[in-house]
Amino acid sequence: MEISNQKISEDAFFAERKEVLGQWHTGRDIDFDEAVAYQKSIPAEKRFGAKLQKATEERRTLIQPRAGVALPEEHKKLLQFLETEGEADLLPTTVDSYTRLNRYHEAETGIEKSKETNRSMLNGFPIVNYGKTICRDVTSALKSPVQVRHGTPDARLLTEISIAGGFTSYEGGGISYNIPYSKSHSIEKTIAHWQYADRLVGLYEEAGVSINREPFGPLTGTLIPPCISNSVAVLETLLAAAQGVKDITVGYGQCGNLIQDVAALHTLNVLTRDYLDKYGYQDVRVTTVFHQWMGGFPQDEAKAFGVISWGAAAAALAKATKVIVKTPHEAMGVPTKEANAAGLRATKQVTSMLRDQDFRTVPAVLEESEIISTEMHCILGKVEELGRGDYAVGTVAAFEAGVLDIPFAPSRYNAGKAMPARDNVGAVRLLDMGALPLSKDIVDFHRRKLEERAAFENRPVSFQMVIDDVYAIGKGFLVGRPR
Ligand SMILES: CCC[C@H]1O[C@@H](n2cnc3c(N)ncnc32)[C@H](O)[C@@H]1O
Repeated sequence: MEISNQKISEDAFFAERKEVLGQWHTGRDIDFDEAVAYQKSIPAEKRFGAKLQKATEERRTLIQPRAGVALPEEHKKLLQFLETEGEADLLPTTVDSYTRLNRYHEAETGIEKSKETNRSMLNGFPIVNYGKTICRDVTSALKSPVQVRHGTPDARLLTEISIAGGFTSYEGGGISYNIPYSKSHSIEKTIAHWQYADRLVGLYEEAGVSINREPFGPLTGTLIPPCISNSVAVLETLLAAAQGVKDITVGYGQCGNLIQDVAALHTLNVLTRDYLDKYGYQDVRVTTVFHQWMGGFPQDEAKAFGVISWGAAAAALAKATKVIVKTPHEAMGVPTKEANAAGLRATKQVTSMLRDQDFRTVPAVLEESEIISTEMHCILGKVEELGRGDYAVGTVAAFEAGVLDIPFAPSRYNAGKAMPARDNVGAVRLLDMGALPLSKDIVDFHRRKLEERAAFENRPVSFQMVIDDVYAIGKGFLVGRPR
C-alpha cells in the first residue's frame, strides 16, 4: 500500500469513514457535527489539553493513573475514587485487550460474563462495544479530564467512539502501538490507520474542538535507549501534526538512572519543539509525560512503593508535565482501586515535595542531553534521507533497514539487532548497535561506558550483561551484577 506524510483529503477520509463506522453497530450512531457540539459542551476545566497547559504555566507535574474495568457503573466508581481518594489530576480509561485487537465479539462475551459474575472479566473498559452514549455517561460523571489509553494497531473506530464519547485525550500511534504490541501488523498499515485517527482529530480541531494526542513513549518498556524511544515520539508527532493535530504530549519510560532519565525527557521536549518548528508547526502545543518504571516490579508492596516513588522523583526533577503512576499491585495484575489510589498519593507526595527543584541544568544532565540529542539527530536524519523528506515513507524504510530498531519488540517487521545493556551507573547503553546510524564518536562512547562496567565486574562486555539487567529489577537492583 502507498503511504505518504500528506494530509488525507476530506473526500478520501469520509469515504474511508463509511467503512470504519460500519465495523461495529455502535459506529452507526456517530455523527460528526453532533459529536463536535457535544465536545463543545465540555467545560474547559474538563479538557485534557487545557489542564496540561495550565500545569506548564504553574510548573506543576500532574499525576495520572491507568485504570479500566469491564462494567460502566464500576468503571465510573473506580475513576471517581481515583480522582477523590487518589487525588488524580488526570484520569484514564484503559481499554481491554480484546478491543485493542478489534475482537468486539469476545469483548461482548466479556461484558456478559462480567454482568453474570459481577466481576470485571475484562482487563479494561470496552469502549467500542458500549458506544458513545455509555461513554458520555462515564466521562460526564467525573470532575477531571479523561484520556483513552490502550494499545491498538487499528484504532480507527475506537478513536471515533472515544471522541464522540466525551474523552478529550487519546494515546497511541502507528509505530508505538504496533511494534511493541503486535507480531504481524505491517507498519504501512498501522501508520495509515493512525493517520486516519489523527486526521479525525484534525477535523475536530478545524471545527474548534482541541483533542490532546499522546504517542506511547515507553515502547516495550525494557531497557529502551532514550534515543530510540525519543526518535519514535518525534516521528509520531510529525505524522500527527501533518494530519492537523495541534496538542501533543510526548513521553518517555523511566530507565532508572536519574541523570539519563532527566536528560532523556528534557531532550525529548526540546527536540520535539525543534522538529515541529522546522516543519512550520509553530502552532502545535507540546507537553511531556514521564512513565514510572515499566519493567518488572517487586511483589512486596513496600518495595513497590519504593519503585513508584523513585519514578515520581525522576518525573518531578525532569519537570515533566505529567507522570503516569504505577501501583503496589503491579507485580500481581489489575490493581484494586485502593492500591491504585495509594500509588497516586505516594506520587503526589514526592512530586509536591520536589516541585521547586529542577535537575535539567545539572552539568551531568547537560552532558547526557548532548549525547541523546546527537543520537536522535543521527537517527531522524537517516529516516528523513530514506524517505526523501517524507517521514511516513522514511519510517517504513528505516524499520526495514534497522535504522529504527526497538529492543525486545515482538513485531516481525522489527530488526531486533540493536541490543541494550546498562553501564556501571545503570544508564542504558548499546551493547550492539545493529544498524542504528550512530556516529563513530557515539559508538565509541557506548563501548567505553560498557567497558567501565566490565572492568568493575571483572568480566568481558557480553550479552550476559543484558540478561542480568533484565532480571535485576525484580530482585531489587538496577544493574545486573554477576552472581
Ligand atoms: C503499557 C501499559 C502497561 C501497564 O498498564 C497497566 N495496566 C494495564 N491495564 C490496567 C488496568 N486495567 N488498571 C490499571 N493498570 C493497568 C499495567 O499494570 C502495566 O503497568
